[in-house]
Formats: sequence, C-alpha cells, structure tokens
Amino acid sequence: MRIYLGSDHAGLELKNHFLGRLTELGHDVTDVGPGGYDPDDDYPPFCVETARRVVADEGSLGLVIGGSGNGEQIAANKVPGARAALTWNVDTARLARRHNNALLAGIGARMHTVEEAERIVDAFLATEFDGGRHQRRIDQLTDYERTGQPPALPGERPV
Ligand SMILES: O=C[C@H](O)[C@H](O)[C@H](O)COP(=O)(O)O
Repeated sequence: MRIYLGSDHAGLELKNHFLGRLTELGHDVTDVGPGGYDPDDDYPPFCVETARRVVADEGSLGLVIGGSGNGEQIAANKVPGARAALTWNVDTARLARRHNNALLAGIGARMHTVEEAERIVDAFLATEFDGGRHQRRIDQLTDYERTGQPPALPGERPV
C-alpha cells in the first residue's frame, strides 16, 4: 500500500518510527516531513501537504501525527477531497475506514505508547470501507464541498 506520512515537531519521533516500521512491512512509504527536529515545525504545512499527496494518489492512505492529532486532522481536512479522522483507539481507527472512508488518520503521539499507536495504525490500514448508507453521507459532504450548498435538513428534502 502507498502511505504518506506527515507530522509536526511533536509527532516527529512517532512519524519516523512508522516510516521504518511500515517500510519493513512492505509498504511504499513517502515521508512528507519534517526531516529533523525543529520546535518551529508547525503542523499545517506538513499535514496539508500530506493530505494533498494522498488526494492526488488514489488508493493511498496517510498518517498525520502530532501531539494530540487534533490540529493535524484539522489541517488535513482543509484539503479538498481529503477525509481525515482522529483515530484514538483501535475501534475509532476501524470505524474511520468502515464508516467514513477516511483517507488519513490523525494520531496523537503524546496520547499513546508506541505499541498502542501501532495497533491503531495497523487497524486503520487493514480495514476497508463498508460503502452502502455511509457512501450517501460522504456524498452529502462532497457535494457541499463542491457546490457550497449545505446538505438539506429533513424538512427540505425532496419527497
Ligand atoms: O493539535 C496540535 C498538536 O497536538 C501539536 O502537536 C501541539 O499543539 C504542539 O504543542 P507544542 O507546541 O506545545 O509542542
């Protein structure tokens, strides 16, 4: 699988851990950065670029890693076509793929042991999208992004 990795200074060490681990597991991994520790490496440039790469490469997935994963997920979701979910345990990682077809996982390096983070990432990468009713909901958001027209509330839906 093609996987793009991005972080900020707080997620750098865990991001580098996954660069090695996922490469060893046979994945085609691209490190979007940062390349070394600098406390001024903020999450927006790296996480936006990671999401841009994922959206441009159909079938790929991404990990955006910071202290909490919150800002990283928010930054990735600014990219049109990106769907990033904060994955904070194995269940939310699986559901991010099954229900949301998330293309990127936001991970908080300060929230987990390395072993926990590995379990979360393994679950995210191994799970497929369920489709069905979940695709309808994703389409509502995609249409909103594309047209600027908010999804219809129940009373506004055509019958
Ligand atoms: O949501 C943002 C991330 O958790 C950042 O990694 C975090 O805010 C960085 O914090 P600090 O600048 O205190 O290391």
